[in-house]
Amino acid sequence: MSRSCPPPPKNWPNHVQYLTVPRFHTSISTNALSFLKGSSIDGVSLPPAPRSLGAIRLIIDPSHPAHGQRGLFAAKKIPARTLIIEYIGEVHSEMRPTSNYDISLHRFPMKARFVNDYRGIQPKPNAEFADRRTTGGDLRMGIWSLAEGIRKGDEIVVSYGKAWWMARSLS
Ligand SMILES: C[S@@+](CC[C@H](N)C(=O)[O-])C[C@H]1O[C@@H](n2cnc3c(N)ncnc32)[C@H](O)[C@@H]1O
Repeated sequence: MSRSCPPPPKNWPNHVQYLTVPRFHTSISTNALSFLKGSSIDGVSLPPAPRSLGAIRLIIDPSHPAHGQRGLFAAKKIPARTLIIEYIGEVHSEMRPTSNYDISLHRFPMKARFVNDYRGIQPKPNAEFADRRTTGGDLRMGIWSLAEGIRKGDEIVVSYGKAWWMARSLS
């Protein structure tokens, strides 16, 4: 039986491949792969992220610092400490210093690709990156709401961290 891949969400850019499960690059060692993939015994019973909480929007407000790009917005009220979306992409362990989309998964350098940093947009972040093991045991990065939850229509913003911005201002 073949499982069909769901279509990309609205406003997904044509030039970016849409993945629903991580892809593992050849730079990942066998040890790292077995740690990342785990086993069903390691799994915790967390539900998968629903596709409906975040909506990708083109940012048309000229005063927004990421004007002309995309952002992720709350499609409905998001309760506190809720998994909003999984950061799915290519997991790799070689350096990719020019990528603006890499995050570190348990120190294995390695998407919710459209989540902007809060600076210049909101006074503080309303979401954060955090990893968890799925029921199948795989280690996955996700974006979770913080303690105050997120109102419908608000942009979902995290902190990339000072080091992320410093690295870019120096380059
Ligand atoms: C992970 S992407 C976020 C999604 C991006 N807006 C897009 O449409 O692909 C990171 C890039 O978004 C932009 N960005 C995110 N937060 C920003 C902010 N607070 N101020 C200015 N640009 C921001 C920067 O261009 C950064 O390199």
